[in-house]
Amino acid sequence: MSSRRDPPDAVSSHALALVPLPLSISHALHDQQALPSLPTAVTRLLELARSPHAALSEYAAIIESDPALTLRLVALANSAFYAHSQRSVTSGHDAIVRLGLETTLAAALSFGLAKLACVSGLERIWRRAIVAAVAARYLAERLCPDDRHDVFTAALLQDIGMLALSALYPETVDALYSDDELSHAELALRERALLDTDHACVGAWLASQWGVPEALVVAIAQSHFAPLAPTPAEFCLQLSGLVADAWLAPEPIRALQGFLAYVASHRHEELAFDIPLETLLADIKTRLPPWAELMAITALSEHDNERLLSAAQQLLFQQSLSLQQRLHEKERELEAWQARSRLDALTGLASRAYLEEQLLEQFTLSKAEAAPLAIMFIDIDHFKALNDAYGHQLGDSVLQRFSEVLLSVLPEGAVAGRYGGEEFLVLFSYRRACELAPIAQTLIETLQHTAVAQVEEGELRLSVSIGIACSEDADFASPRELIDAADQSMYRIKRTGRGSVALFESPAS
Ligand SMILES: Nc1nc2c(ncn2[C@@H]2O[C@H](COP(=O)(O)OP(=O)(O)OP(=O)(O)O)[C@@H](O)[C@H]2O)c(=O)[nH]1
Repeated sequence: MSSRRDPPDAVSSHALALVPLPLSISHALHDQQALPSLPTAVTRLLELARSPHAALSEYAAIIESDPALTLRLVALANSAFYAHSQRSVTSGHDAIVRLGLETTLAAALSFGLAKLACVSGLERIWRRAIVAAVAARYLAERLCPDDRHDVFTAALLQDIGMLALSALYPETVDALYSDDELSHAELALRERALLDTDHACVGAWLASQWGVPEALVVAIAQSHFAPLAPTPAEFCLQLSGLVADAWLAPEPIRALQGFLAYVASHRHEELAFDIPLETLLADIKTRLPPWAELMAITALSEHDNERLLSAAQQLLFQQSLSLQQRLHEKERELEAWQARSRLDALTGLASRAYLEEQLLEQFTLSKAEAAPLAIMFIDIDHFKALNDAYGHQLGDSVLQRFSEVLLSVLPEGAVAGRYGGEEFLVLFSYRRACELAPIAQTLIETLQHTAVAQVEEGELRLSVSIGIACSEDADFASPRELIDAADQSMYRIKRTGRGSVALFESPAS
């Protein structure tokens, strides 16, 4: 949004091109004498604002020509929010100096519109506009400080179309407008169904007739669509509407959920928003009274504020509970998944992935501590033949039985796992190859005496070929090289008849 100001004709034509209204409605708007019109002083201020060289004294003169407006602006300038314990101001001129020109204009415009809303019996619309404007400015101060005045005014004006539609079609829209349950997005949808346009488009039309700057006309037109990639100013405007919906709804939770969902769905750098909801609502609450007073609307009661804050607390509590619950579920899922992925599904030994992870850890440790790390590579002999003769299912149960036997002969601390189909790997930290040889021998002998399955021909026994390698055997650069060394030793046994053990022999030795 920019504060660029075009001459009135250009404003109307450009803005209206953006906001096509059904012909019947634009004719009615043109013809209708009873349409809302601004107090003279406010119209003159808007005209003056389009002149680049207007002096402060000219603004002051217009404001002071309207005693009610002067009183309101002086009251706003002396309110706790703007006074900051400075001396009281007593004139329209001093009020402009303290409030700044943009705020003065926004306040004057709001005041004019507030009078219109009260006359047409739509005070509720106006209360929403005030909350939205204060919220929009609060958000813009944090996300796009340069746009804060325009965002404030756009939020304030976003619902002026409701005044016009209510003047034109009271039977059609007044029932809608008094429905506290409807959010403004829902309201805009209902209006579209009934009138083929919505109050945002009509509001933009009206604003352009009043000579409101073009950027604001466009912002009003877009105030109830949620652009896919909003600018920070559009983002603030959208959020301000949701805050206002929450403030006025009998059940604020739904609107607050909408607010949080909108924030979450636009969480990226430019729109990074880390003000806790409770803080935001409490801050907005302290800013509201001077504006409510300026607009001469019934102050938003303590009761409303309390209800809103307690809804926010309840919502955040529910959210953090369900978040925690989801986190716990995820943690449990993760733990279960990790446990599953560490185990080989068939044998219950370590999986290959876990073996590799452990080997890397132990290999690194053995290097750091210059301590030995020995591994044993075991391959069941003629397993293909066993599968072919007795079937895969029996092969599976043999692998399970073999794993039990393997575990029964291993010392404590050894990590045993299935490396591939009928290949197994065992890791022994702080042990040398010579210490593993007797363990391997025990395994071979135990298998010679253990039936791993019962088949037609009698008991089935297994023979295995085992290769052993130790980190001290050579200057192994990686765990992979250590495994290859053990694998090579095992293959020496395969080539020379199977059913035995071989220690790695370094080519250098
Ligand atoms: N039942 C079963 N068989 C498997 C599994 N994984 C791999 N195999 C089989 O194991 C066999 C391995 O065969 P080879 O690599 O030729 O080895 P081998 O028959 O033991 O011969 P050598 O190693 O030379 O003694 C193949 O037939 C694979 O299908 C498994 O999980 N279950």
